[in-house]
Parts: sequence; structure tokens; C-alpha cells
Amino acid sequence: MTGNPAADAAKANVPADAAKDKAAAGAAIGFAGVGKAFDGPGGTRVHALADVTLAVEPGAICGIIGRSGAGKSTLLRMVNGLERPTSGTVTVAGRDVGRAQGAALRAIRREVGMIFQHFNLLSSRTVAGNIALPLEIAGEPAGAIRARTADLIARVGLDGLAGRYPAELSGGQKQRVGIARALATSPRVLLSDEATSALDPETTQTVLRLLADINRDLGLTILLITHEMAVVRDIASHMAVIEAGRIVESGPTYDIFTRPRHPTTRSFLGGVTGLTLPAFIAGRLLPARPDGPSEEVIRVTFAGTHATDPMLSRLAVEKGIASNILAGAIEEVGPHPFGNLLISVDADRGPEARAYLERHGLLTEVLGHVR
Ligand SMILES: Nc1ncnc2c1ncn2[C@@H]1O[C@H](COP(=O)(O)OP(=O)(O)OP(=O)(O)O)[C@@H](O)[C@H]1O
Repeated sequence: MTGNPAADAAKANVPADAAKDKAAAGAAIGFAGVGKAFDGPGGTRVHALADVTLAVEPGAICGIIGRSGAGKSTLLRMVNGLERPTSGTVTVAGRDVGRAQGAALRAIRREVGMIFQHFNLLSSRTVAGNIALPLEIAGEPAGAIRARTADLIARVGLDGLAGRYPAELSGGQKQRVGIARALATSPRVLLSDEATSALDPETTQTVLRLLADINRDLGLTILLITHEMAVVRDIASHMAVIEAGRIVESGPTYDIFTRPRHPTTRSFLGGVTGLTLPAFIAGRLLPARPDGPSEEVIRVTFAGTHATDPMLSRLAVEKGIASNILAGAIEEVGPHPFGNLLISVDADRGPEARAYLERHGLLTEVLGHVR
């Protein structure tokens, strides 16, 4: 993430059909109209992906989030040619992975490292031996392998552990070995397949920080798949939400967190941003204003510099409108603070309250009414 919203906005997109090829050109990873169907039981076809178009610009960290079976792994595995598209084109630095064969495919694969949920280390090899493996396969000379391996061990913070075996390492240390191994051939792209899903929250943070450092220091483009919005929030400059094989929403992470459009995105966000209505209100929520006295239930999103402003106090003081806070959270997406509050106000004053808040740069949305 550049910290510059305009630059960030330019980094990932889902363009209209006519712009697909243009968008993929210059991208570190490009998907243009990609579909993937597998043979299912009894001659059926399973459509794992349909018309996926996404451009991941060099240096971006793009998080793909979706539920189990949404197509995340299939999407990721296309980038290193482990799966080939049934339709459309997948490119790495402009080169068509889906149609590459032999030496051309091997050359692309050297530019794409991958890390895994369960690390996939060889138990019979030491830390150094695991990291050296891709270099041995590439036929590098022994001296160069030793030097490169030592550099990588330092880079991922495993000094002093070169001779340990995977069984003697913690989960976080194993993932550091996985990251070092993925970096061995100096790839331009790193694929992360749920790399922190098997780790505790604290270790997850240290591994995410390492990935962010690598992204910044090496300019590596990272495409990660996850089912946890917190991972996307903490590390991804851009994100795409995938459901039933289709990308339903994508863009800069901050924009999507502050203005989620698709119900699936909202439901993923519920767990991390205080977007979910407490059950005692949700059960009473009416879509239309009822007769008699009622309250309007409003979601207020505070973004950027407004995230820490005491706007509800000002609403009370300046407009004399009291609000009840039903739920809320202030969070950070990358370096940017933002908050979500669910409030209710007297329905007669709702439009005025919303207009006031909007005038002061906040986003509002009426979720319903309660008596
Ligand atoms: N080799 C295969 N043969 C047949 N169907 C497959 C194959 N690989 C994936 N699928 C199907 O494609 C769909 C997408 O699977 P995929 O593994 O990409 O989802 P996912 O989002 O990664 O799920 P999870 O989070 O559970 O790993 C699923 O319906 C799955 O059953």
C-alpha cells in the first residue's frame, strides 16, 4: 500500500470487458475473463471459477477472501500453472501462464513462490536443507546455495536454527522456513495459501509483519487467499471478495472496508468492524417506519481523519439530537483509522441527523426501524 488513496485505487481493479486486456498489461498478475470447470461425478461439470477479471499491480498485496469452496485455491493455483484455465487468460508479468509449456512454464514458476497453510516442509531435511531445495533443483553451485541460504535464514529471523528439523520448530518458525524457501529463487510474486490459518493470533501477527516487510523491502507482489477478514485488514493493500467462483467486489482494502457493497463482503466484515447488529435489535428491526413513535437505526462509518472526531456529541450539542449507541468499533486498515457505529435516533429526527453527519464527512445508511 502506498498510503496514497489515489495511487492505491489505481493498483487493483475489475474493469469492464473492453478494458480487460489493457488492465492485465503491466500487471504483476492478471486474470482476464478466467473460467475453470472440473469434471464432477456422473459426467457433471463443476464450475469452480467464472469470468474472473482482476489485475494485481506490481508491489501490491492483494487479499482474496471467500468461503470454503468459493474458488480461492483454484484461482491461486492458476498463477503458478498448477491449474489451467478452461477459458480466459492468466498472466504473470504479462506472460501467459495457462498456455506456457516446458521451459517457458518453468521460467514463470521460478518467478512465483508459494507458501502453504501446513508449511509443506520436508521432515527429513533441516531448516537450511529445506530452504536450499529450490536452489538445488535449479542447479545452483553449492557455494552460492550456502550463501543464499544463510542470507534467507537471517532475512526471515531464523538465525541459529539452520540445523534444526521441522519437528523441532514452532508453527511460526515453520512458516518462516516456508517463506525463506519461497524466496530462494528471488521470485517477483509470492502466493500465500491460508499461510496463517494454522497459527495462533500472536504468531499470525509476526508472520504477517514479515510478509509486509518482504513486500516493502523486495517490492514483491503478494497474492494471498484467506477466509479471515482480519488478515486482509492487517496486510492487504487491495482485496477481492469471491463467491461461487465469481469476484463480487474488489478494490483498495480501505475503500471496501469503509464502503462495502456486496452482502457477502458485509457479512465477512461483520466479525471485524462492529457492523453486526446486536441480536436484541436485529430481532426487532422493521424494514419500513411503523406508525407511532419509533427509532431509526443507522450505520455511521467514520473514515480517515474523521474517525476520531466526537461527532455524536456534536450532533447532540449542535442539533439537540440524542443518539443511542447499539454497537461499534474503531479499527485500523493499514495506517488508516476508521470506525463503524450502529446508532438509533428518534425517527422524526433521523433525516436531519443523517444530513448533519454526512455534511461532516461521515457515511450513513439506514438499516431499519425499531418501535
Ligand atoms: N480437482 C478438482 N476436481 C473437481 N472439483 C474441484 C477440483 N478442485 C476444486 N474443485 C471444486 O471447485 C470448487 C472450488 O474449490 P476451491 O478449492 O478452489 O475452493 P476454496 O475457496 O479454495 O475452498 P477452501 O477454502 O475450502 O479450500 C469447489 O466446488 C471444489 O469442490
